[in-house]
Amino acid sequence: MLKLSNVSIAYNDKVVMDSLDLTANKGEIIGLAAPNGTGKTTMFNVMANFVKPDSGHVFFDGKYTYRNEKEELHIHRRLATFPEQKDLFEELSGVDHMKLYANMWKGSTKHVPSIIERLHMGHYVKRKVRTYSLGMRQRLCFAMMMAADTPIMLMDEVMNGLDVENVALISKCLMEMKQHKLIFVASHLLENLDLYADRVLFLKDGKFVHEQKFTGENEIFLKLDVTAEQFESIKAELDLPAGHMYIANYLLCIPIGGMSKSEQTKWMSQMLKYNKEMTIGPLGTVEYYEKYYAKSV
Ligand SMILES: Nc1ncnc2c1ncn2[C@@H]1O[C@H](COP(=O)(O)OP(=O)(O)OP(=O)(O)O)[C@@H](O)[C@H]1O
Repeated sequence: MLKLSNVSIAYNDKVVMDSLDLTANKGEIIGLAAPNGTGKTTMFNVMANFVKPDSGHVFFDGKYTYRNEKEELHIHRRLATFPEQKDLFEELSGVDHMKLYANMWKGSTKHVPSIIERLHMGHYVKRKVRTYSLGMRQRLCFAMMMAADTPIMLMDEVMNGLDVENVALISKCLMEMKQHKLIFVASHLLENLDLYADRVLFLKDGKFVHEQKFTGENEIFLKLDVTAEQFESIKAELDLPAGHMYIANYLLCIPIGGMSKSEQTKWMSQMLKYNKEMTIGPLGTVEYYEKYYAKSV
């Protein structure tokens, strides 16, 4: 449905996308995780042709790219980007905004009332935007995307400024919507990404340094907190298995998925003297994030 092929872009000497390839399909929510200033917005801007890459192409449905105005129009009929709060019209109401997006992409506003109900916006949506709080504005931005109802959605900072209840509501809506769509979500709410994303891409120095899938095929680790000194003595004392990690100067992860039960038990009992609280499971988005970015924090 969407393909990045060898896409590169740099600003001065800062490489933001470095020969990136990616294939993304209908029915997927793809999370994008990276610290501020890494290139998430730039990647969306390239996908939407708001910014031209230095090299490479973005393909849609295997054939369309941004070769001319006709192709751009064709793609933009199927792709919407998350509006920024600063682009809302203060003197228009929430419904006006939703109708604008509905008309622009879907050619009908019939579905708008059901979105207002789904997002619990009935009590404010007819008021002018200038009277809205930050969270109300953000929910409106999401409602506009639902009104556009495009097959491809690029959602930058979708959860910004939302309280816990609204983060849960929008997460649920994303899961309900994804069946016939391809949705990209750039977010700093990492645990929240685990909830609804089918995979999370970690962008660093212009490359995807890791792709985390939530399909149950992930490596299983024995995980425990140890200090740097403890880690040094563990390394000196034991032959840690290949693929072990020491993340962000606190978390030791020992891959135990391929081991026999007795070997697993051996590692657990050996670790007991360092920390009795250990967990077994795959690494979550937060842990991978710390693995790749902890040093730059
Ligand atoms: N038009 C531009 N001119 C020069 N540099 C730019 C331009 N746009 C982006 N950059 C630089 O490219 C890098 C990536 O920026 P981008 O906004 O894509 O990051 P981001 O991951 O979306 O960050 P955030 O989480 O803060 O939104 C930054 O170093 C930024 O300063």
